[in-house]
Amino acid sequence: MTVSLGREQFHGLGSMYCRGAAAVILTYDVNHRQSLLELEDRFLGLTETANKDCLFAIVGNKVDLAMERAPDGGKKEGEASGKAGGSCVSSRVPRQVQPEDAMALYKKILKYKMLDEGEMPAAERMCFETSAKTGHNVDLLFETLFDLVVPMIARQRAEEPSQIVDIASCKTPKRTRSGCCT
Ligand SMILES: Nc1nc2c(ncn2[C@@H]2O[C@H](COP(=O)(O)OP(=O)(O)OP(=O)(O)O)[C@@H](O)[C@H]2O)c(=O)[nH]1
Repeated sequence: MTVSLGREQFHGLGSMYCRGAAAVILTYDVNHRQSLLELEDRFLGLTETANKDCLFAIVGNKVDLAMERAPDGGKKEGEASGKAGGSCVSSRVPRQVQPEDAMALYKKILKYKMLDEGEMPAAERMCFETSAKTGHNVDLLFETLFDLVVPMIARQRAEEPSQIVDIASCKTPKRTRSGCCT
């Protein structure tokens, strides 16, 4: 199961939804620094019930609204981060979260979860910038997660003791002489 944590009114349900999750998508808004901080402060604790080797994807959404800062400190008007779609010219705001901030949080999460960084996918692979509005990187996000999660689940199933009972191999218990019908 893959879980995405979002709005405040669903906080109470978060840990329930995370139970047994193979992957958790933590989503913030690239234009609101506070939304990234909240992932750590408020949402991370809800993932306690996820699988112990659960994957984490950090997703910065609303990249279509982000206005990049030019190297001289000025603003590059009309240029969305991550090439989020040239036709989208809605009013842009200076982005407040950089990809490096998300990658730092990813590494922090691995530490917090006591997961071995060497055994988990790299931060560069698990941090995305998306636009739900233009669809930018949305397919990439889910395809990446499926590519990682499906073999993981298959491996876990193969390692688990089989839940199937072979009825044919079950022997009928011998009747004893002490039985009343013998
Ligand atoms: N421009 C833009 N708007 C978006 C994007 N994703 C969601 N929105 C808009 O943001 C608003 C909130 O979206 P929701 O889907 O309710 O998401 P949420 O997790 O509750 O997000 P917030 O209320 O923004 O914290 C809606 O008006 C959406 O249309 C995006 O990628 N780009």
